[in-house]
Amino acid sequence: MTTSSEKAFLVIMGVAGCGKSSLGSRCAQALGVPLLEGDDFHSAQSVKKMRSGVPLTDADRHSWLDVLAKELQLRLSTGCVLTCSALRQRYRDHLRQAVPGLRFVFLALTPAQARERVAARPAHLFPVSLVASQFEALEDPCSEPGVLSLDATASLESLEADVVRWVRVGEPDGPVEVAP
Ligand SMILES: Nc1ncnc2c1ncn2[C@@H]1O[C@H](COP(=O)(O)OP(=O)(O)OP(=O)(O)O)[C@@H](O)[C@H]1O
Ligand SMILES: O=C(O)[C@H](O)[C@@H](O)[C@H](O)[C@H](O)CO
Repeated sequence: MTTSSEKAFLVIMGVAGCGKSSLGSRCAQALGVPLLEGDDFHSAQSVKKMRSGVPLTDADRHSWLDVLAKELQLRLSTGCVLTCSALRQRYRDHLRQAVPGLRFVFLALTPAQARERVAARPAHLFPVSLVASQFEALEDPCSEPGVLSLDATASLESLEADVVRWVRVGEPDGPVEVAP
């Protein structure tokens, strides 16, 4: 349970287009903690790769996660909501090392739904051709502790309410599934 003296520390995770930024900004505001946009911390080289349709490698993501881990540690006294794809378990563990007990909200959607959303924002750095590679990298976090799995196609209002309730009211042991 998160008490008023204990600040919320959350990562909103999932593949490109799942709604991390949209939900992250709402949750940060609702929980009264700063928002960290993970995409703002990719190296110029990684951004160039994604723009040209080349998926990031573990090595690309390792240096990015190092930066994000440091940014999380700078916010230990305030808490924060971080948006970060965090596709593999080892990436999530990297962030957990920075903030023990860090929680993850997983926005789940199908490849077709992700493609549709990414295709609808052509000016964005992430091309639709890379969506399949996101699902190839994705390791389902649901068996890990401190994970809330939500249907990314639910309304932002209901997703925000689910997250705030989870943070404020607490969680049973293990992952929590909330129906849309
Ligand atoms: N719950 C939702 N219902 C309907 N549309 C949504 C929802 N969440 C996000 N969207 C829309 O889906 C698109 C992708 O959302 P958003 O940019 O928040 O995703 P993201 O995971 O941060 O993407 P990326 O990591 O690629 O930047 C946007 O057009 C957004 O308006
Ligand atoms: O791990 C990754 O491959 C990246 O973080 C991507 O998920 C993008 O940054 C993001 O989705 C951009 O739209």
